Amino acid sequence: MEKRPLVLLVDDEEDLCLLMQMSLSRMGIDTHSAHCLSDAKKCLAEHAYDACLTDLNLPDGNGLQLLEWINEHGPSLPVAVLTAYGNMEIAIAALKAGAFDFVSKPVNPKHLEQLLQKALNTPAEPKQLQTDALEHKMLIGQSQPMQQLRVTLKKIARSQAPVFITGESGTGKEVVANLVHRLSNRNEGPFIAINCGAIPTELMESELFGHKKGSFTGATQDKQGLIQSAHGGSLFLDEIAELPLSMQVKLLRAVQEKRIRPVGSDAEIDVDFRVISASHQDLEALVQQGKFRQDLFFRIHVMDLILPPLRERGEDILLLAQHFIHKISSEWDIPAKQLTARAKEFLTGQYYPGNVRELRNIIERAITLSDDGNIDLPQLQSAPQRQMAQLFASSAEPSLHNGLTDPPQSAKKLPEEGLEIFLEKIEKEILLNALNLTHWNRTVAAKKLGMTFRSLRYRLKKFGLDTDED
Ligand SMILES: Nc1ncnc2c1ncn2[C@@H]1O[C@H](COP(=O)(O)OP(=O)(O)OP(=O)(O)O)[C@@H](O)[C@H]1O
Repeated sequence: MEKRPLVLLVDDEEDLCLLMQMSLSRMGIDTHSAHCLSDAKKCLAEHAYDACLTDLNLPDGNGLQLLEWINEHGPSLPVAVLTAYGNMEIAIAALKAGAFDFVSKPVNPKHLEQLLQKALNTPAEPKQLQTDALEHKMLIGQSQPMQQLRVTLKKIARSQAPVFITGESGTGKEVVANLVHRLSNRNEGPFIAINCGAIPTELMESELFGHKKGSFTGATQDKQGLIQSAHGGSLFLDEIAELPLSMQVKLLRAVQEKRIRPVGSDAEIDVDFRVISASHQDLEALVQQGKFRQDLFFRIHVMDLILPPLRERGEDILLLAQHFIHKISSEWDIPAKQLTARAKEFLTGQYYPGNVRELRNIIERAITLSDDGNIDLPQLQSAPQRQMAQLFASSAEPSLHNGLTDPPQSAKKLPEEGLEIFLEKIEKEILLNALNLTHWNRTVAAKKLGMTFRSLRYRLKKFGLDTDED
């Protein structure tokens, strides 16, 4: 017969322990109860538990002290804390201190059951080889910041705490969010990724929360929202700063109560999901400016992951370039090409405002352009870069070569189309880069380019890139 799991319940309210004991027993879980901190430590020293559920207020201490003690003596034991209803601050402090999850009092038996199922599913030691293989396959990079990120990732993946990922566009926030999910005990559930900036405001509530048939014009049938689709898994809210304030209130409620109400419905639906969110914006600054709710910020910002820009992960550039060469070649079913020494030098010297995504695009274009087995400088440089290089070469000092002086570079190396057109081409490419990087958000693009919105719009009009009449 399979051994029943054993859970330690720590609460000074004996009746509550008894109640929880009864509902857990129905789930096939055995329990021991301790009513103070010292009894709890004694139990933990004498028995091997599969999980621990502790109240925060204990007669001789508190649940956070117990959590600290467990972190020192048996760090692999999942510990969940019981918190007074609505006391989010303390629940968040517990998650930050390493609690697996929390459950609000009065305890909802359904939540307790979901929480313990997750806790008991968490292997004491993650299957090292399996997780390492997954991580190395999905997340390329050996630089110091990436190694640090891997350590934090593993710790984070084992808890249920909300994770907030910051980093410039294209640094790999979605890759990391997906990895947090895949390494967690929710990995058999769905991973639902939503780009909050891409959903039109008027459709947002129905997209996130779902709707009932007939709740508005066009709602011809019931629709399940994206939050409900994440039930049992993880919900990735990319560009969360783009959520309008009205939606932030609704999201806060969903995250806090784990319940949603579809548009036009009277009934609420229980949803069990872990929130992973990301933004390239400074959310704290947005809170100061009143553009992002502080309570939601605290709720989603329990665990932090910071993705540095690619230019600060120097040694990863070539690793990533090789990774993309192999990946793309195998997708296109062609032999992998080699980077020449000049190509490697070029790649490591770039600034990469679009980070890993930009590097991938450069490699993809280079593979397309290369006619032989190599990738060299001409295939990596963009058209303006090539023209610029030619221009600089033409204005260089005559060099000594084999003891002879090279003939001076002639005017044919100057841009054939004339300086104005040449510079306009470069300007247009930079504007397009900035717009692509910011998903065509002209305000952000103007900021990135260090110019006013008005000046950007003027230039876009000049190149026929702006059809906006306002
Ligand atoms: N460390 C990495 N290893 C392998 N591929 C990566 C890595 N980082 C990013 N990528 C790849 O780079 C591209 C961009 O990554 P991703 O979409 O995760 O970035 P992001 O930070 O979420 O971007 P955005 O803010 O624009 O949504 C994807 O093709 C992704 O697979």
